[in-house]
Amino acid sequence: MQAEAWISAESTSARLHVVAGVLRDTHGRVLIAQRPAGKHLAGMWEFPGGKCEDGELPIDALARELREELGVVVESARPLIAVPHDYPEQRILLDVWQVSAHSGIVLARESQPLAWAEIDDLARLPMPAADRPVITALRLPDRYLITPPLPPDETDTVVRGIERACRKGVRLIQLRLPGWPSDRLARVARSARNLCRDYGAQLLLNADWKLSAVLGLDGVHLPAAIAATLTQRPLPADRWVGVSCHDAAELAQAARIGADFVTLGPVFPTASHEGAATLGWEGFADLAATTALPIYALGGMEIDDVDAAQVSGAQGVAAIRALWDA
Ligand SMILES: Nc1nc2c([nH]c(=O)n2[C@H]2C[C@H](O)[C@@H](COP(=O)(O)OP(=O)(O)OP(=O)(O)O)O2)c(=O)[nH]1
Ligand SMILES: [Mg+2]
Repeated sequence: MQAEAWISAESTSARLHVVAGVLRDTHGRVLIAQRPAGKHLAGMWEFPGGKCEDGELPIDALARELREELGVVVESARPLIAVPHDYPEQRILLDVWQVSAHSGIVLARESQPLAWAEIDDLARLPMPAADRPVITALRLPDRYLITPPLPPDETDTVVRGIERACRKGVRLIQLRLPGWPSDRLARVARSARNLCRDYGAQLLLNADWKLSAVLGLDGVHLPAAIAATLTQRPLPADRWVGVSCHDAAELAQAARIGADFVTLGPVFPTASHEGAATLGWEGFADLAATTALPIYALGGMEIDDVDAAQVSGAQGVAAIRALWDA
C-alpha cells in the first residue's frame, strides 16, 4: 500500500518536458503546425516541437524535433517562456524557445499542415491552453518602464520622460504617480496616452482600472494588495492586466484572477524599497518556475540585465531609474 501511494505521488508530480520553437519569417510572422488526428489535442495549432527524451538537454531536444518535423537546423535559440500546465490527461512543462537563426528550408516532414501567422492573430486560433501565456510572451516587449514617483506639479517632466523612453524604443509603460489628485492624474494620463499611441507603445495605469478604462488606456497594473481582493481580472481580454508579485502566493493569486503578466522582485536592492529582502537571480528563477505567466524581473535592474533575466525565466526587466534616465 505504502509503495503504491508513493508511486502515485511520484507519477502525479512528474511533468512531461516538451520543447517547442518559435521560427519567424522575414515579415515577423511565426510558424505554426496543426496537430494530427488521433493525437493529444488533435487539430489544434502548435509551435513545432515535442517531448524531451530522458537525459537530453532541452536545446538538443529542440534541435532534434525541428530537424525531424521541419528539416531545419537550429543555429541559435534562446528561452522565451516555460509554462507548467496541467491537462486532465497529462501534466506538461511547455518550454518554448525563440529560434533566432536556422538553416535549411522549412518542410512539413510529417505531412502536418503548416502556416505562418501574425502574432496578433494567434489568440484567435485554436491553440492548446498551455500556449496562452506563450502568445502573451510573444506580444510583450523585454523592457517595462515604471514612471518615477514625481510630485503632482511635474506634469511636463512626466510627459517628457515618457517621450524620451518611447524614443529609446520602450513599448510598455506603467504610469504610477502615487498621491496625484485624480484630475491631474487624468490630465497627464491623456497626454501620455496620445504620445504612446504615436509610438505604438502600450500605457498601463497603476491600480485604478476604472480610470484606465474611462481614459481608454491599454490596461492596468495592480499592486499585490489590490490583486488579493479580486476574484477575476478587472478589465476585458483586449486590455493588459499586470500584477506586482513578491512571493509564490502572490504569483498564484495573479494567475487565479487571470492576469496577463507579473513583475517579480525585488531581485536586487533598490532605492525605492530600501531594506526589503531580495531574491537574487537564484531566488527569482525558483519562483519564476512556479508560474505560467510572463514575468518581468524588478528591483535594481539595469538594461544590461535583460539577458540574465531571460536566462532566469523572465520575459525581461522592469525598471524605474534604468529606463527613465537618459
Ligand atoms: N509541440 C508542441 N506541443 C504542445 C504545444 N502546446 C501544448 O500543449 N503541447 C502539448 C501537446 C502534447 O501533449 C505535448 C507534445 O507532445 P507530442 O506527443 O506532440 O510530442 P512529439 O512531437 O514528441 O510527438 P511523438 O513523436 O511522441 O508523436 O505537448 C505546442 O505549442 N507545441
Ligand atoms: Mg511534435
